[in-house]
Amino acid sequence: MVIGIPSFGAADVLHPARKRPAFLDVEDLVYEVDGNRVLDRMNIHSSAARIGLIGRNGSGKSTLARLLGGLLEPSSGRVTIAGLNPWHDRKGALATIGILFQNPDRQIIFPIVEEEIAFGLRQQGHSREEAERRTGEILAIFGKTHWKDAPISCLSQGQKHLLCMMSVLAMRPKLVIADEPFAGLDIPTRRQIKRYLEMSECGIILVTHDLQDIADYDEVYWLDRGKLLAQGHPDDVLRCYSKEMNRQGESDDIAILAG
Ligand SMILES: Nc1ncnc2c1ncn2[C@@H]1O[C@H](COP(=O)(O)OP(=O)(O)OP(=O)(O)O)[C@@H](O)[C@H]1O
Repeated sequence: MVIGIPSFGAADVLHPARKRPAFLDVEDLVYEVDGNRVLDRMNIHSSAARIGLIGRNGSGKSTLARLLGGLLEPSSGRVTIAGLNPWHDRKGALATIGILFQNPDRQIIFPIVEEEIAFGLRQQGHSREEAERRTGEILAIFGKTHWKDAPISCLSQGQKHLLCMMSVLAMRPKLVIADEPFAGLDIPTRRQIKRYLEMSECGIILVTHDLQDIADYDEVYWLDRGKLLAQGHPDDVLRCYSKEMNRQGESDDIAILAG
């Protein structure tokens, strides 16, 4: 196992347009389940707009994503996003952070497209009329006005992914946390949905196993067994990661997968 890969100083190579004040602040973050430490004293301070999270199965990516989204309470330590604590300030988190999961069926609650998109907006406190207006607006932006009254059960998996993304973007988040949102999609669909997501002005934290997805991101964080192993510019981190994953792939040890 590679230990102690250095930080690659991404702050120096960030595209100027993507620089902004410190946005993501994670301090000594620990998450434990039944006495097992899933995340171990993680520290992240970043102003990057596009961040990739990589690591082997079970390394803690989804757990970190859920902690950042305020869906889990840290065992200890602190998460601050755009100045707010997403676990304690649920209203602020709802206004600031959008979350996309791997499986749209876990995200979708309502049977009809319009209801599904309007739900998040109503949760944010918008009036019924404003929710309707914004729902129409986001459908128009994505050229899907004809989906308004469509039963969601008639949408394909890729179309459901798009619906989830529209629902999240309609809420105008400052940050979207996406946990493998393109898994299982064919190549053109995943490219289109990724492009749509990146067209928005918001920051993105993307958990992925596909390194191409984040090759042009500002920063990449590599998690290994609940710890941050490396961070920096994708060119550097992804090169080291690929090399190490290929090396580990040569071995027959599936101990990590076995948990
Ligand atoms: N609620 C829980 N109860 C028990 N163990 C958990 C729980 N949540 C996470 N874990 C454990 O924490 C570790 C990290 O899980 P996590 O889902 O964050 O990994 P991951 O990097 O997202 O994996 P993958 O790439 O396979 O999705 C795993 O060993 C998992 O079994």
